Amino acid sequence: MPQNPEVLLGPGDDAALVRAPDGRFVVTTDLLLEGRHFRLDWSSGYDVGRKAAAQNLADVAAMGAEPTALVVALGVPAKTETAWADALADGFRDECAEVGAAVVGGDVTRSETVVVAVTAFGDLGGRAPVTRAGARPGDTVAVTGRLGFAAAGLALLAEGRAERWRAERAERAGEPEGEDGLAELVAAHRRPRPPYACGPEAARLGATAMLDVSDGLVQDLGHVAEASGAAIDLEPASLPLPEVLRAAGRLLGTDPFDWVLGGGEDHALAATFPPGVRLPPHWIVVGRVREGRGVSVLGRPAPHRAGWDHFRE
Ligand SMILES: Nc1ncnc2c1ncn2[C@@H]1O[C@H](COP(=O)(O)OP(=O)(O)O)[C@@H](O)[C@H]1O
Ligand SMILES: Cc1ncc(C[n+]2csc(CCOP(=O)(O)OP(=O)(O)O)c2C)c(N)n1
Ligand SMILES: [Mg+2]
Ligand SMILES: [Mg+2]
Ligand SMILES: [Mg+2]
Repeated sequence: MPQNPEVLLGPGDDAALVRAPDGRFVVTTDLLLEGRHFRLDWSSGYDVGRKAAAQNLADVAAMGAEPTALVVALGVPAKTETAWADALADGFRDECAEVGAAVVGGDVTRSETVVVAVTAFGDLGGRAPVTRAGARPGDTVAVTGRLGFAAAGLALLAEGRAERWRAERAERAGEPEGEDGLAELVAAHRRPRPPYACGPEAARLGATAMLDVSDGLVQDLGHVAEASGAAIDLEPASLPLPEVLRAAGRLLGTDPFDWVLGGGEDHALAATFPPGVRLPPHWIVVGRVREGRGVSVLGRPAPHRAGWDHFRE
């Protein structure tokens, strides 16, 4: 993939030069810490690179913008192998290639643990940004992308189940049905696959509000409700519950809807659209905006937790 045409210079000089075609640019930053966002025994350097890029690129897409460039600041312990850092850079490169963006600079320092700080830039192509504040009573709430996969994968890793399967599978000739599916959940934790193109698509369809689901659907829709001064009724029955999530739920004794409604890190996109907008089939209508405040989960109990809280867990 050739470098993004808006990158006029970089990396390699004191700073990069990135064009902002319409005179404005979108900018966002997210910090990822070893132990909090990833574990070195659960994710490779390549995985961490892909995840760190994805988390930031998804925020650009969630504004309705096309990502153009990233800068990456890295802290690593002295013992870190060069191969690990090279793999991290490869992960960044490959995730950026998904959207035609490029890493245009960064910084490296020694640190006690691995720290990855990313800043991403994007271009709205002349469109208005799709904020969290534009949802209006009567709007439709829709989501696209996976929900609950990364949270289920994390739960499998935390329970030590993923490791056990790998060992068991290595001992067996044939792979029992379903194991590959569960590996898909662990992969989802390691490498989220945000539906990047759906961000600008939603903007073109007239989305009134949008965000990426990083912390949990109920919690993140709560941000839309609050910013918009409206209430959201969520009807989870309309959400698909893939068999692989059911299987992981049975295995761990967890209600898989808890992952779908309260699990983050898949970076699905959730958006609101004016009534009457015809949505492509990959946008699943999951609720409606009404007057009031907060998010109500209709037809089933609210999830065990609405989303991730950095100061609680
Ligand atoms: N320390 C901070 N200083 C200034 N703004 C912040 C800080 N932390 C978060 N924000 C802003 O708050 C908003 C929500 O951030 P966050 O909850 O991290 O969501 P996300 O990264 O998924 O978009 C963003 O606009 C972000 O820039
Ligand atoms: C080792 C480990 N433990 C727990 C988690 C779960 N987790 C960590 S941060 C987070 C929420 C998303 O990260 P955040 O920094 O809040 O991103 P943002 O919302 O700013 O995009 C979740 C679900 C994880 N990814 N890895
Ligand atoms: Mg953030
Ligand atoms: Mg976000
Ligand atoms: Mg968060």
